[in-house]
Amino acid sequence: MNTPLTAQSLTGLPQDTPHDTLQEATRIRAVTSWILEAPTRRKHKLSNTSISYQGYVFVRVTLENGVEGWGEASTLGGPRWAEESVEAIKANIDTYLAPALIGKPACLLEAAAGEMARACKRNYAAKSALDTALLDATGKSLGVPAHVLLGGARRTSFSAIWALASGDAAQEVEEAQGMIEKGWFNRFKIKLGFADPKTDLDRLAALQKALPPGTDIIADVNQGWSEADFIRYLPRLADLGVSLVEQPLPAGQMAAMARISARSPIPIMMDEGVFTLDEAFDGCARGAGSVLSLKLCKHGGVHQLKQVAGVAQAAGVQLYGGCLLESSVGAAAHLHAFATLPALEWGTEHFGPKILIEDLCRDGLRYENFEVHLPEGPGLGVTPDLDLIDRYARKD
Ligand SMILES: O=C(O)C[C@H]1C=CC(=O)O1
Ligand SMILES: [Mn+2]
Repeated sequence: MNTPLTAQSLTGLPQDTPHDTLQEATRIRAVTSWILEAPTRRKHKLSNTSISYQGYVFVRVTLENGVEGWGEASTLGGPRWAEESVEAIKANIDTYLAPALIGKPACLLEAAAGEMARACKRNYAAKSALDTALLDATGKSLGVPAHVLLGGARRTSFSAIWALASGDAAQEVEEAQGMIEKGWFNRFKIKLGFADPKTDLDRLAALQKALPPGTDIIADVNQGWSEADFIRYLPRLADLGVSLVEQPLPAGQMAAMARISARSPIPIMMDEGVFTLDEAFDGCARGAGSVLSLKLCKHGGVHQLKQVAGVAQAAGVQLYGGCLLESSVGAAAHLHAFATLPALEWGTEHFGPKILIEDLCRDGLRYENFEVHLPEGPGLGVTPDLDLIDRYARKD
């Protein structure tokens, strides 16, 4: 039984609302979704795909009190990084998830997540877009930042990591140096796994040589190697001073991930192998990595992300703030959740707003002193740019 809160007692709730409870005021009246294709500054190459524009599904929820909340689901190259394509995300939002939420109070975030779980298996990116939109709308209705609804921020800025993924060593060196000069990023993640390991490691060596001594370099293989590749090239990775190796083996190979973690002097990070709470428990209990990358599109929403983080923490596994090239809407949602965690030892990559030719918000995230800053203001604290949404929305 939910005890109704008195709307008039809550800061920021419109005083002229005809509804007398927060639950009435925040009932979901409508959900609208768009597929967006936003160009990136350069080609972004992974072991299993290469993109020159990033695919998003933006969602807007409109509440009975007139407040609008925004959320975003991101994909890389259609259903290649994970099984959800933008087309599937939009179809499942429009056909199954939105109807399960219409008429329900947005402020009951856990109950809404339950409704979505009943309406649809997996489809975590689609669910996280809606979950984020409800969080944004509830925060705006109450006049509080989203992190307050998640327990409150323990930090307001995050050490930021930039991803290098053109495959061209000279371009990557220049790009990394440019990021340092701008004061945006001084830690880097390089994508491996799309050329043969030796060629990839030569690129990494060129980068390591050109950057200031001690620069943090992380390698993300995106499932591109076998256990044998890893064993063979581990000494070279260690010689090059790589600080972390992300998901070198296929997602399902938890036992092999545990074997390589046990022999590696470099920490291994689980990414594509851990979407669900069960997978987090399995991977952490088996020692399939000593670091875990958190992403809303994998875990399906802010509360599930925090549960995954709790499992990792219980197992002594460190946390990394992952991304899937979200614009400032999705990136802000991540930062609000990350801000509330007891620890986020590895900082966050959330570089999406800076790799887009145009970020999709009017007042996007602030990058300064090699940190990305938690937005202030009610809800997510960022404002989607409607003109840009219209410009990049798929029209067919
Ligand atoms: O981490 C991934 O696997 C996906 C994505 C996020 C950043 C990036 O460069 O690729
Ligand atoms: Mn990854």
